Amino acid sequence: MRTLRDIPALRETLGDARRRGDRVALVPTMGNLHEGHLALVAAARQRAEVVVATIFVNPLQFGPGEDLDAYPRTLAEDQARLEAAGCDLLFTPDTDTLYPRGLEAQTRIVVPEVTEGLCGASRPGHFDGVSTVVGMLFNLVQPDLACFGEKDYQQLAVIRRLVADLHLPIEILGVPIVRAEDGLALSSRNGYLSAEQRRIAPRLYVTLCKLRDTLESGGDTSASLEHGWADLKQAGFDPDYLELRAADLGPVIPSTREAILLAAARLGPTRLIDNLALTLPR
Ligand SMILES: Nc1ncnc2c1ncn2[C@@H]1O[C@H](COP(=O)(O)OP(=O)(O)OP(=O)(O)O)[C@@H](O)[C@H]1O
Ligand SMILES: CC(C)(CO)[C@@H](O)C(=O)[O-]
Ligand code: BAL
Repeated sequence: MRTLRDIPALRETLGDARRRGDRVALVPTMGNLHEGHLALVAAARQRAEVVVATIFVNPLQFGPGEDLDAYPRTLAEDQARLEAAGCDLLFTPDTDTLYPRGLEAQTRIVVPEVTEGLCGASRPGHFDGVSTVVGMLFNLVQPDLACFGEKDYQQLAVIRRLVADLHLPIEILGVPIVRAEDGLALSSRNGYLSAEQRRIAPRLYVTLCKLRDTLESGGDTSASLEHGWADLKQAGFDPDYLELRAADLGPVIPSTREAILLAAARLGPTRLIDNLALTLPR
């Protein structure tokens, strides 16, 4: 696996692949890689001749007071994991390489509607930062396929919308959530949890599973969500949101069958997110 830090080298290397007619898959990450990220690489590996991963802790998507400085940076371990997973190319640029004029002067991509509510409400500007950097990576790599995790469900919806609205010829593949044995969705931020918080953390998934079972058997939505909220509080979480939406993140209407439960909750300073699909009864 080659590691590249600058844009001309990336363009030159990918130019060779494209001239060979190779299919190129992109896996964008912020590093500190775990089995969730490696599932994205495996999905890419199965579908393309050239797999490009990126590691970039994107300052444009962090709000004031968020964990930009604390975010774990583990490049040597990440390189070894990517290599073992069959990744061909790692692009890991500096901030100045992607944003040479600084963050304030950066042209941005703003995706409407699907960014409203959920994480878009609790992290203002976050999805503008995500869409801008992902749009930039799409332009630099020009992949045929890009893989994103369903753990960041709203992010995946935002990327699908961006690709549709800008008519980008890129297939977006959503990869199912990889969980620890106790159900906790793998996340780099799990590393912030104390031993006691790590013991509590799987209760987020347990709450979602309980809610799914209740709603699939016809339970009242608002009463069930209230119970779920209380369960999270009782477990020691500070819930941010707990919502039922249609699978496309639109509102649930009487004809909605395929739906999604989405939650974000803090355990101490750590913000965890999770989601679970369900089918509503007729
Ligand atoms: N448990 C998981 N299962 C599947 N995909 C995942 C999982 N965790 C992260 N991903 C996906 O990996 C990609 C890169 O995510 P990122 O580097 O932010 O990792 P993360 O573990 O989600 O970190 P964070 O704690 O910052 O949310 C995203 O598409 C994300 O949805
Ligand atoms: C897609 C992404 C790499 C953009 O910085 C990030 O939001 C992430 O890791 O999910
Ligand atoms: N995993 C999405 C990136 C973020 O939380 O900033």
